[in-house]
Order: sequence, then C-alpha cells, then structure tokens
Amino acid sequence: MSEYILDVTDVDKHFGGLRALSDINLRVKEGTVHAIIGPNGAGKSTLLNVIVGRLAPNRGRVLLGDEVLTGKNPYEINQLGVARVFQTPEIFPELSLLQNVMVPALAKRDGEFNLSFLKSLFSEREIRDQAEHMLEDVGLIEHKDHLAGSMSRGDKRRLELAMCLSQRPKLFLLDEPTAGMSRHDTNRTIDLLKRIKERGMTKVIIEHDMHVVFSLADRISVLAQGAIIAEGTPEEVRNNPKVKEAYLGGETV
Ligand SMILES: Nc1ncnc2c1ncn2[C@@H]1O[C@H](COP(=O)(O)OP(=O)(O)OP(=O)(O)O)[C@@H](O)[C@H]1O
Repeated sequence: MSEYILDVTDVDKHFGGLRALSDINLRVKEGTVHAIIGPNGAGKSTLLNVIVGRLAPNRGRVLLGDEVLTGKNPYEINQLGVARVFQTPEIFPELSLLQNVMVPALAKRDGEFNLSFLKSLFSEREIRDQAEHMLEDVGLIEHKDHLAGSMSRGDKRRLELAMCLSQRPKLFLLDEPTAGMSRHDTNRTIDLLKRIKERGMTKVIIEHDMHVVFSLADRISVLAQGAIIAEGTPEEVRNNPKVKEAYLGGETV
C-alpha cells in the first residue's frame, strides 16, 4: 500500500496550444491538508478537474492509494472515495437541507449494495441520523427543514461541505471553500475544516485567502503558469523567493 493517498505523476494538460499543466507531480499523505496556491490562471482548477475525472490529462497518471483514477469518469472516481466542493455550490435548491445531505449518502449506498427492503429502511434511518449530525457539525441543524435554495451563499457552501462529508470520502477536494464568504463565515468554515482534520480526513484545498491556507495546510504546492514552482511546509513556501516572484503585483504570501 502506497504511503500517499493521492499520487499525481507527470501530468500534462493542454487546451489547444495552451499548456495549462506541465509535468505536475503531487503527492499527498493520508490525513494531511495539502493546499494548492498560485496566481489567477495558474492551472489550479484544471489540476482538480484532472484529479476528479472531469478532464483527461494529455500525459501522466493519478492514483488514489493503489487505485488508478486516470481514465475513470467523475462518477466512478466519486464512488472510489473522492469528494469535491466547487466554487459555486452544487446543491438541490428544491430540497430541504436534510434531504440534500441525505442524497449523496443514499446514492453511495445504492451504488455499493443491493440491500433488502427491510435493510434499506433501517439503513435510511441511519443515514438520516448521520445527515442530522453533519448539519449540526456545519452549524445548520436549526434550518434542516428549510429549502436549500432559500439559504445565503455562505450557508449553501456549508451545506455542500456537509453533503460531501456525509459520503465519508477518503480524499476531499475543496476549490476555494471560503470564496465570497464574510470574515465571520470564513472563520466558522476554518474551524469546521480543522475539526474534520482532527478526524484524519485527507484534504486538498485550493484557496486564494492566505489566512485560510496558513490556518489549515500541512504542506503547500505553488503553481505558476501550469508548473509547480515550490512545495513545502507553509514556512518554507512563505520564505521561497520563487514564490514571492510569482506573486508579482504586490500580493504577499
Ligand atoms: N476548458 C478550457 N479551455 C481552454 N482553456 C482553459 C480551459 N480551462 C482553463 N483554461 C485555461 O487554462 C489556464 C489555467 O486555468 P485554471 O482555471 O486552471 O487556473 P486557476 O489557477 O484555477 O485560476 P483561478 O485562480 O483564476 O481560478 C488558464 O489560462 C485558462 O484560461
């Protein structure tokens, strides 16, 4: 068994003549938080899209533990234990918060097993209990019967986190989880993500907000113009001259 839960090797991704990713190597240890940072257009979202199977790389390979993800579709990759929250929350606006959190867990169950009717009813109660627990965790339990579409943007993002957590993913990918949130909501989300970390869930997080990155990350990879220019602990990355250079325009790391 590999010591890395995520192992990205020699990945290239081109869009026509544009090399959005070149020669990407990224290894993430189980139970850690790995941040990917870099200026706009560096290739961060493209890399996440390659990992989750939304984009096929032109070269290279992605492994989850010993399982090859390259060539599998997003649904198959999700079933193997990779969950992702998007920049724009993907929720079911016409369902209640509780129903939203139950959907991914039910889909996972139905994908994995062929349960008898009785067993399925029993398991549904478990899924409901678990969904309530997740809503409690993200601070939304008092709204569990409200329609998801009626919630604020920050609440929708926390709801999406709960939906992903209910799948108990092996690897959790977060694309700018605090984008558009107030400082108060951002701090609540950092606290939530820290609590998840204590449970040993591996996370890869793309984030522009350096307060979030330095609060959470064990290691950081820095992307610039499609290549990884630095990798290390937050302190190592903060002091790396190449990183300072990549953030020309006054943005400090
Ligand atoms: N589907 C696509 N077709 C063509 N070019 C694309 C496509 N997706 C991304 N690109 C280009 O690839 C490069 C990397 O984009 P990407 O969105 O991965 O960067 P990013 O680091 O996530 O940026 P941001 O921080 O602004 O979200 C950019 O030049 C972008 O214009």
